[in-house]
Amino acid sequence: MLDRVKVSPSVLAADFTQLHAELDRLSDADYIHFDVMDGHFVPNHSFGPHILMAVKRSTDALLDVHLMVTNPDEVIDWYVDAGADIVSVHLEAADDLPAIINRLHERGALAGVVINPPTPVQELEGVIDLVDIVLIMSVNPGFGGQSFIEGTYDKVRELRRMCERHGVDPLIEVDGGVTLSNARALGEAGATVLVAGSAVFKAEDPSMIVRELRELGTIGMQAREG
Ligand SMILES: O=C(CO)[C@@H](O)[C@H](O)COP(=O)(O)O
Ligand SMILES: [Fe+2]
Repeated sequence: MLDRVKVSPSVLAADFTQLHAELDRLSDADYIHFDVMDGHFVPNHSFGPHILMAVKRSTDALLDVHLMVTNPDEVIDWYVDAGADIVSVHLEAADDLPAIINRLHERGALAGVVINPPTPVQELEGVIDLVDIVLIMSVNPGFGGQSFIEGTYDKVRELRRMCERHGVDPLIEVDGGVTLSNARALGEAGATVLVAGSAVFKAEDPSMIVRELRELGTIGMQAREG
């Protein structure tokens, strides 16, 4: 059981002309979220393992890699080699998710599964016992700065119930449109990791936003636990 919610700022929203300085301003982040987009699984490109290595040199936070690619089995090793601590792959993209999870565990990384907004939580039934983290997308993947989809709260609550039925307690991460206005409700629904790109990097004081997201999420988490 966690004593507080974790915050994972998405580096996609950072100013890449000063990546080191941007990450330096985030001394308080638990993880750094790294969005990999291949132009096939999502209609956008972002960055790959070389940039992840540069991020690793600029932070002590754990690296939380979100792979939005059609061929996760072929690329997971690149990201572990580059320093990923957590690698999450989309259920919609993986042909053999248990094999990918095994491979990540063999390599010493935490393994996550991601579902898009239209994908029902029930589709996680077959892998919920295997994963360390479940990431629920709260926007359609591919771009930062989108609005949060309200139906996410119900999906998080349903996922919590599934975890209870299975007697497992993976981290539950929510990604997309997360701000100070929904962090508490997400914690109360059962989220334990909040990804935030624009809300953190576009702020005057990113570290303060990280702390406030964590505090609000944790207040929600404590309310849920009673
Ligand atoms: O995976 C994605 C988008 O596909 C996210 O990680 C975004 O990068 C989050 O950015 P904001 O919605 O917080 O601006
Ligand atoms: Fe992401």
